[in-house]
Amino acid sequence: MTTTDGVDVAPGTTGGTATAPRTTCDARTVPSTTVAALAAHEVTVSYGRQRVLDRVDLRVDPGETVGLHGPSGSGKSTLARVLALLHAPDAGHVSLDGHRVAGVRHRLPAAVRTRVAILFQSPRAATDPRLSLADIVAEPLRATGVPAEQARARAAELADLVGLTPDLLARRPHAVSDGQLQRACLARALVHRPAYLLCDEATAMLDASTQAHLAAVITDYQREHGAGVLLITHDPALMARWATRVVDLPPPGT
Ligand SMILES: Nc1ncnc2c1ncn2[C@@H]1O[C@H](COP(=O)(O)OP(=O)(O)OP(=O)(O)O)[C@@H](O)[C@H]1O
Repeated sequence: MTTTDGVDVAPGTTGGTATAPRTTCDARTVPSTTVAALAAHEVTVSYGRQRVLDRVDLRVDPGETVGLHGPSGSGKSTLARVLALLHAPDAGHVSLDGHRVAGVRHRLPAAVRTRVAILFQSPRAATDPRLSLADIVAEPLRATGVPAEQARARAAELADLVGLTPDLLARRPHAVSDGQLQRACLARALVHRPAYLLCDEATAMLDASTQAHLAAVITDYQREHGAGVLLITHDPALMARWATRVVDLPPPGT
């Protein structure tokens, strides 16, 4: 097992598989053997005595959109947070492009953690109310030491992509709509050009036109960069339109 900066070569993650066709299957049986992928391997998570995920395997290949489906409380958001390298599983591990990830959040090198981005349902819970939207978008760049001028230019480019005008960029969260704030969160998520984007009910509280616009930005990004997307949604139409395959999590307690 070779150790590089914060990542180990994961056993059982060599060899390649093509992007799978649309299938619905038990998440615990999905094979997880590919080099270029973001994958959960036998991931188990409990909160206190409640086991939420029990030896779950899930793989997202570059360029594909994997839908994650399951009843409320089945652990979809928990699994997304594990894959986003925000929450350490109690057992099992995450691999990133064939390397076992050892650690979460800032314990990981920036080059590892910035390969995965997550977009949550509530932009208000995910943003600092004291920052302008421009600062919210540029925040991850500043956190990784990108020079201010370069960060501003990249943030402006992304703001344009998601449809935020300079007037909106100067405002703070309390002075914009949820849709406008979620646009800023999407720009922030893309700012490091992640290889994998996890969307956890990211468009659920948006009106139809904002939802369509953000979905178009993400699919364009995905096409241009070959990014893998994990899509969590309770909207069957969105799932059917976007997901190339769907993985089911079993109901809680089964
Ligand atoms: N930080 C936490 N502390 C304690 N319990 C938690 C925590 N986060 C989630 N849970 C519990 O874990 C279970 C799974 O939650 P999770 O949000 O992952 O499910 P979900 O499938 O995304 O649900 P939904 O579709 O309703 O969003 C739930 O019973 C939830 O109450």
